[in-house]
Amino acid sequence: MKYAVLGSGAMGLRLGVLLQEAGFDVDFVDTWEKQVETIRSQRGVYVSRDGQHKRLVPVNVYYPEEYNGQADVLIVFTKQYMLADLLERCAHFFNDKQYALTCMNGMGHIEKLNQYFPSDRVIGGTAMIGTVLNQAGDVDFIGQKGAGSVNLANQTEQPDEMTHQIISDFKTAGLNPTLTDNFTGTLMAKVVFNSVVNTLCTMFKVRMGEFIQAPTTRALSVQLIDEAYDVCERAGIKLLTSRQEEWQQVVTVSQTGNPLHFPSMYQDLSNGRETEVDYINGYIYDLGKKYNYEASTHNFLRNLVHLTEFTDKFDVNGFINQVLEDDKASEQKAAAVSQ
Ligand SMILES: NC(=O)C1=CN([C@@H]2O[C@H](COP(=O)(O)OP(=O)(O)OC[C@H]3O[C@@H](n4cnc5c(N)ncnc54)[C@H](OP(=O)(O)O)[C@@H]3O)[C@@H](O)[C@H]2O)C=CC1
Ligand SMILES: CC(C)(CO)C(=O)C(=O)O
Repeated sequence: MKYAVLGSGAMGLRLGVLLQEAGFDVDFVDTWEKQVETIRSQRGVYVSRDGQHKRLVPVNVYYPEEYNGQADVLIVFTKQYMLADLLERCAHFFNDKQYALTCMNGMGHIEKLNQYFPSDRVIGGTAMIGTVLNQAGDVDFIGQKGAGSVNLANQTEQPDEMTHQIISDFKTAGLNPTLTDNFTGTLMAKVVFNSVVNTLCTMFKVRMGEFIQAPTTRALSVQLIDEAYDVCERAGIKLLTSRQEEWQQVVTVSQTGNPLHFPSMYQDLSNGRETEVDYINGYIYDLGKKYNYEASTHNFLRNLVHLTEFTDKFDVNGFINQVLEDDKASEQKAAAVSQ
């Protein structure tokens, strides 16, 4: 089976390199010029594990416009707000046999994929795998070899032969896949997880292992999980686990799965990029509104993250200088009037 990764950032490289090293044919496509040029000039991507044992892995990387490989499966991994542009630039090599598989965080991506791929060729899922792009061409796989897992579900909820082949390939690559027959519940379970872990770790700039140790983490998490579950119940979405199990997953994944990981939302913030909070906490809030339910904690958190996006970029010195200049101008004006 031939794979092409569309969006060869942190997670695209993680899945793609693991598949390639398991013997599968993988191409990488990306729109980020610095990434493509760096990988080409250094003849591969630098891969480390938990910051150790850095090695160069040769990969084939292309801009969308120059790619024409006819992959059987397209693995789509980009930020939610970058997806529409990426798909538009790749559309010329889509064919009517290809499957699109994605484990992106948040919600909103499936509708965009459906503009190019019918539901019987869309496999959605989630990845409990932490990965950090240190810089262009340099990726850090968080966790030991074999760490992490993915949940996959067909949009039709009816697995076919191709799906079983993909699951088998993912097993060979050590991605620990589980196939479910609950599409929306699978995706939303991760949205709930990220609405707690990504958002709170990002706000307070901590790693998952630090976050889970705080005495107040349980109370904060349970409140968010409860609100999200209230929304899903009203929307008729059956989640994969109970509320209690979801909290347990927050504990296990933070404590033992990815203690050293700064969630991807934090990585966005620290690189001065927009976060995906509108597709995570914002999605939960907006879905609740459709059923006359106010998930107000999620909305509050969404707005706090936007405030952090703003303040992190804020030019404090420029602001102080402007205030001082304004004060001086008013004093001069007042002095002129009184003369
Ligand atoms: N990382 C993780 O651990 C996980 C991520 N996910 C999800 O997977 C999807 C893809 O995320 P992910 O792989 O993390 O994102 P990427 O690493 O692909 O980052 C997305 C884009 O951000 C820009 N960028 C990335 N790193 C830098 C940098 N160091 N400096 C400047 N620009 C940079 C690039 O585009 P440009 O320059 O055009 O802005 C890049 O294409 C998301 O939905 C995410 O939530 C899911 C599970 C885990
Ligand atoms: C690795 C994990 C699961 C942490 O929440 C994630 O989804 C992310 O970093 O975005």
